[in-house]
Amino acid sequence: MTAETTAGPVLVLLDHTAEGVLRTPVRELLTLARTLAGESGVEGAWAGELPAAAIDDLGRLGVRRVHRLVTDADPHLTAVLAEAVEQARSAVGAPLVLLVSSFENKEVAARLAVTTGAGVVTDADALVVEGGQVVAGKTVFAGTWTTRCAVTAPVAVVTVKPNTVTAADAETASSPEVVEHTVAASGRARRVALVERTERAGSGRPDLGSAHVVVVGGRGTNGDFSAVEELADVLGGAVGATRVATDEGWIGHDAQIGQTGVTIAPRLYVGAGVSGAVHHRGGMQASGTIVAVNSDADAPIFEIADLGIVGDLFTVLPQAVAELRRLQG
Ligand SMILES: Cc1cc2nc3c(=O)[nH]c(=O)nc-3n(C[C@H](O)[C@H](O)[C@H](O)COP(=O)(O)OP(=O)(O)OC[C@H]3O[C@@H](n4cnc5c(N)ncnc54)[C@H](O)[C@@H]3O)c2cc1C
Repeated sequence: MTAETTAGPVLVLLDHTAEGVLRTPVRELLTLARTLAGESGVEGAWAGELPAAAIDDLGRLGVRRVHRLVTDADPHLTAVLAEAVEQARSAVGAPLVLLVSSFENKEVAARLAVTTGAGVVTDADALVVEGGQVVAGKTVFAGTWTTRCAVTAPVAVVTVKPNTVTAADAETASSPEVVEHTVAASGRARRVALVERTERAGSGRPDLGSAHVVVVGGRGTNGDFSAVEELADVLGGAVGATRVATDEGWIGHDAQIGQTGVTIAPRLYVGAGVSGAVHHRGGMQASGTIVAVNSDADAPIFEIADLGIVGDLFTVLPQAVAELRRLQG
């Protein structure tokens, strides 16, 4: 049986780096969008300069048309971006807009929904079309419940968590048409002006929210994150932390995972010296495979771990690193 598809094209907000390289979670989103749109096709909304290499890339991912948003105010401001995306959406009559779940995009989604009367679902981890409605799966209450939300409005705006699907190129590549939209930001969108923007020096590691592998250090590290970082690097993963570790100042607050931090759903989560408190679990319980290293055999994290290792992290992690390096040759 073929899956039901949307009644019109699916519009995807194309997050990209300052250099114009498509971000990995958007590749996943475009893969998902293809299955939802079917013959109606996938269209993309791109703010800023659009390099030729990006158009080729979008063609491989099956995008039919790219809407380049040229705004007279900074599109890094969510109010400005929301107005620009709506201009592209109404031009193609897309009944579904997809965005990667990030703080900024959730704000864009909310603004879009308010101005257009669309139904909005944030942090979806599954998405289908059923009986003509967009139905999103969503994990709630600190990962203890899974819910399904049907959008009953004619237009749906959904932010999808990274790692929901595996990115894949389209069976047949397309040659995307590029359509330019000149967008004049409203007075309301201009109430905030961006006065300065400084890019933080990157760690060289993947982004925590979208990484396939995350290695997390807790109080058990006692402030020494070297073993955690080494394992993350050998696995090509990101480094995360519990609130205890960030409150202690051992690592920045942006690394905090949990109810009051970042929510992650990597394919592999490794927790080292992490007890597995409920506030932490709320941000990582949806991970694919959970590995825990803890010296206390009764630590609560072992209740949700797929693989639990009772031991000192400063012994176990270097052993894992040595073995992985041996296997990697
Ligand atoms: C409103 C509220 C919101 C919160 N939000 C968050 C949040 O977003 N994220 C979050 O993480 N926390 C949050 N917390 C805090 C949370 O409740 C826990 O206190 C915290 O997650 C515990 O962090 P931990 O596991 O690093 O420390 P602990 O609970 O102290 O656990 C440390 C673990 O390390 C083990 N250990 C010690 N030494 C070693 C070693 N050498 N090798 C291996 N294991 C070792 C111990 O056996 C222990 O299990 C919140 C709390 C509140 C009240």
